[in-house]
Formats: sequence, C-alpha cells, structure tokens
Amino acid sequence: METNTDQHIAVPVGVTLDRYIMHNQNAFSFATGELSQLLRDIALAGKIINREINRAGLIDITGGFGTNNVQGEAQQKLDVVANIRFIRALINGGEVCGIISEEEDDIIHTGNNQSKYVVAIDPLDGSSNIDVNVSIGTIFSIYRRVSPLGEKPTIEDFLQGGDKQVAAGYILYGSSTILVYTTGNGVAGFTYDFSLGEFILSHANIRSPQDGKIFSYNEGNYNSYESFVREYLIECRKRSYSARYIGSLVGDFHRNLLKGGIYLYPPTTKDPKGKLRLLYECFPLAMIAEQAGAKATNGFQRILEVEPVSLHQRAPLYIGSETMVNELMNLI
Ligand SMILES: O=P(O)(O)OC[C@H]1O[C@](O)(COP(=O)(O)O)[C@@H](O)[C@@H]1O
Ligand SMILES: [Mg+2]
Ligand SMILES: [Mg+2]
Repeated sequence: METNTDQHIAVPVGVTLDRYIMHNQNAFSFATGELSQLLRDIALAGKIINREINRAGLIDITGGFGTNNVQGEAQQKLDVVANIRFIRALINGGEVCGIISEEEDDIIHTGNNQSKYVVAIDPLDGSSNIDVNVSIGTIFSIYRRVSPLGEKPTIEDFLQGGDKQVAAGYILYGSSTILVYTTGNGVAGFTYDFSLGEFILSHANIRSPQDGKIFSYNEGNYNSYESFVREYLIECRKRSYSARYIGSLVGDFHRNLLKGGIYLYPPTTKDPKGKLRLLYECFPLAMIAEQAGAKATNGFQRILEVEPVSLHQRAPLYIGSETMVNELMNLI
C-alpha cells in the first residue's frame, strides 16, 4: 500500500478528501476545524461547477453573458455561473468573511463577520476554452484575516502578500476532474469519482521534476517579448523541447507540474504588466509550485514576494521546474 512519508501525515492513496483533511487537521493541536470546513466548502462548489460544465451544452450556459468584468474582459455564461456558485457555497459554508473574485469589481462581504478567513478566487480559468471542450479550471487562495473579528473585512485582508496564504489550490475540469491543494505542508491531488460523488486521494505528496522538456507560452505574442525571453525560447527550440499550450493556465500548469516544464506569460504589448492576476492566479499557483519543489517568478523576484497593492493587479509569470526557471532567469 502506497503511503506518503514526507511532511504529511501518512495517508493511504484512495482515502476521501474529507478523511485526508481530518488527518491533517489532527496534526495541528491549534486547529479548530474552520479551515478544514472551508476546504470542504470549496470542494463542494467544485462538484457543482463540474456538473454545470459537463452539461453546459445541454442547459444553454455556453457563449457570452453580454457583460464585461472589471478587467474589461467579456464574461462567458460559465464565468458568471461559476462565480455565483462559488460565492454561494462560501457564504452558506459560513467560514469566510470576505471574497474577491476575478468576476467582481470589489470585495464581497459575506456577512459572516465572525469568520476568520478571506478567499480570492478565479472561478473559471481558461475562459477562452469554455465552449470548445478543452480543460478549464478554478483557482483559489485563502488568508487568515488581519482585520478585527466581528467587523467587515478590509482590503488589507487581501493584500497581505503571497507568503501569508494559509492555503491555495485549483480544480482542473479535464478528462478527469482533480482538486490539488496545499496548506503549506506539501501538495496533494484528489480525483473526483462521479459514482461516489467524492474527491479521492490520487496524487499523494506531489513533487515536481527538477528539470523538464516542455515549454508553454502563446506563440502569437512572441514578437512583443523581451529579448531574454526570446533567447530562452530559442534555446528550448534548439533542444527540441515540446511546445505545449492549452490556453488554460490551470491545465498548462498542472501538466508541467507533474511532467516537468515551464509556463511563461511575459509582459506583452497588449498587457505590459503581464496578463495574469497576482491575487487569484499567480500567488496560489506559486505557493503550489514552491511546495512541490518548483519555482515561480515575475522575472525579478519570487512571485510570493511581489508586493500586492490592488485587488486585480497583474504580474508577469514564469513558473515551473526549478532548473528551467533558473536558466531563464540567468539570461536576464
Ligand atoms: O489567450 P492568451 O493571451 O494566451 O491567454 C491565455 C491565458 O489567459 C487565461 O485564460 C486567463 O485566465 P481567465 O480565463 O481566468 O481570464 C489563462 O487561463 C491562460 O493561460
Ligand atoms: Mg484565470
Ligand atoms: Mg477566470
């Protein structure tokens, strides 16, 4: 029977997410169960969104919603559905006092002001792939609030910095549905078993290969990249590395995390500060990456050290196997 021995509590592959959360909670004498319940609420929202995605074409939730989000991006119907489902699950769960979302301009006050946690989410990642049956995802990041209990959360609760995340993760809706998360003690993955309606531990203690042969970026932006990025991509081609780009950050990140590879979204003419959002795309994936032995940088510093100054701030992202990220950084 395979067990994980590293930093985690030894948990056999095949146990449910619930049981795994309990095992990990018991490891911390100060744990009160609120974070555990919050992780369960996120998993529940993931199951609901998974169901909506699977039957999207049957219940007319494909295509545009006719509105733009705060980033000026056209919202897809599933962006809006996923956003509503997540917010509802977190409010009903009662463990969260505030939420920020890619699809909402400002902080969502849940009314649960006695709760300790705030959550930042990208309800549906890979929006351009929604209607064409290509893997998409959800990304989440959790902080313990710094504002006083009993009061409404404030922007400071969300701008604490990447190293202050108490948990982070994503759900990948692909050929199978998998939830991957960390609470700062390694990374584990849970595959959704439809027949049981349960997330089951399938990837205990994920470690990313030190090096890789896969590189992921949008070739269409190549001409607007800085010279060090183009130099690195030329080197990858010279070495006949595999170019793989789904166009869903979660999907590209997950593949490279398991197989070894690097994902690059540098500044472009269209997005001179980078395209991806620091609080609910870069920070959570950077925490996962580092916990799995990989690296994440904005080109100049660890992503987790980038100072957050606004809710929907963007950042360049270079994330993946340690050797590959180091090689890229050595070209600056
Ligand atoms: O189409 P582009 O410019 O390559 O951008 C693709 C990237 O943008 C994203 O779709 C942005 O995320 P959202 O879909 O959540 O807005 C990433 O998932 C993806 O990696
Ligand atoms: Mg996204
Ligand atoms: Mg999104």
